[in-house]
Amino acid sequence: MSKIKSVRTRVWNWKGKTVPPTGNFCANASDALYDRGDAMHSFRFHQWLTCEIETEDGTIGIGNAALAPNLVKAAIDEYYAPMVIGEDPFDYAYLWEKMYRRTHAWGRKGIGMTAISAVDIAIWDLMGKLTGKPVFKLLGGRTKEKIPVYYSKLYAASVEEMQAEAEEAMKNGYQGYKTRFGYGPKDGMKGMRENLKRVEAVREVVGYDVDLMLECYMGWNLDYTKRMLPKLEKYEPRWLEEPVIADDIHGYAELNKGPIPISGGEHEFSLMGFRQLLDAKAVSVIQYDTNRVGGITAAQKINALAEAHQVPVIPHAGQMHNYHLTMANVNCPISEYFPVFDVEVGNELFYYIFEGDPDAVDGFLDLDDNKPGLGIEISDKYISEFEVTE
Ligand SMILES: O=C(O)C(=O)C[C@@H](O)CO
Ligand SMILES: [Mg+2]
Repeated sequence: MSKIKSVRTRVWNWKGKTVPPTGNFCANASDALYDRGDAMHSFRFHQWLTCEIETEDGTIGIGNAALAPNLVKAAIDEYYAPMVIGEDPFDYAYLWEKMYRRTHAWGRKGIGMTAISAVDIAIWDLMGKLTGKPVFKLLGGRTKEKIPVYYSKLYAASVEEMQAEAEEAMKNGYQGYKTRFGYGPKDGMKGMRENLKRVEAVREVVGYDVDLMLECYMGWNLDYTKRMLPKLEKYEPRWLEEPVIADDIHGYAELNKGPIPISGGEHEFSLMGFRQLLDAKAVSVIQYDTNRVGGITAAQKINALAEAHQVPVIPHAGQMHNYHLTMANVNCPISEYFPVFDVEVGNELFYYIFEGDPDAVDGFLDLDDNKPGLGIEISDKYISEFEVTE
């Protein structure tokens, strides 16, 4: 048995070229403020955290997180790393509880849980590498020949630009497409028309034989969403995502009574958080992100809970930790997929840090049965474009 010897955290600050922000690009929670300022601010991720955990035999497991990387790094360095050093990585459930319970006063949501997630993901990668098996084989194995994926971009732009992007994406035959609303409550009736025009325009291109997902990124409120839902029905959305802020569970529950499924959970943390969402029937689709929710250990428990409630789990973000869980769980029907692009909001930044992420081909992706662990390594291909803090 090889014990954990060290934990190395690095923050990757992207210094390379970025796509400049545009107005009304994507609604978000800050839209409720009188000073709109930089509309992209609250969902721009131009930094990433990597967490490498090494065992005595020199094997290295890799975890990562995207939320507030400098703070998450400090939390791991100061609190969580000492809790796992000297331990057996195969005691992962004990290690998870140790991290969760010893920091419970401040760590159970947000920065703390994101840090636990990065450590836990690294431990699972390590367990895969130590056993010579891909992580999905440790989680239950292959439940699908391949993973169907939906194209996730289509930020609000001119109708012509959005239709051109959808047409281009269609060439890869995705199983669904997610678009973002650019307008919200403070844009009034005119903004509603602009929103509806774009949904209609995207449907015009992708047709009605594939799923269309609609993302609000918490930029609406209850009243506005109640007015929008009947107007959206004719476009047959697969779901309406995060219409209101993550804490408004009652709002989600009220909206989720209607014919359009409401999705959420991208900003929820831990098994208990998801129990609350499920008890309240607040969401029809669960979208945890493994690198926020408590890692693979927590995600597997949420998967079981969601399955018992017959609520599908479709994790936020197309990253390996999410793909492995999706492959191993029958209640995870499809994955989100971020197309490879120049760095924009930052969703695509992980492509510049890691190598090994699978490409979507004809609307599906696959995981390699013979690649141990998560199947990604840290790459130095773009290292000159980053300032890395250690
Ligand atoms: O992909 C999502 O679901 C997100 O919420 C990502 C974020 O960039 C907003 O589009
Ligand atoms: Mg989302």
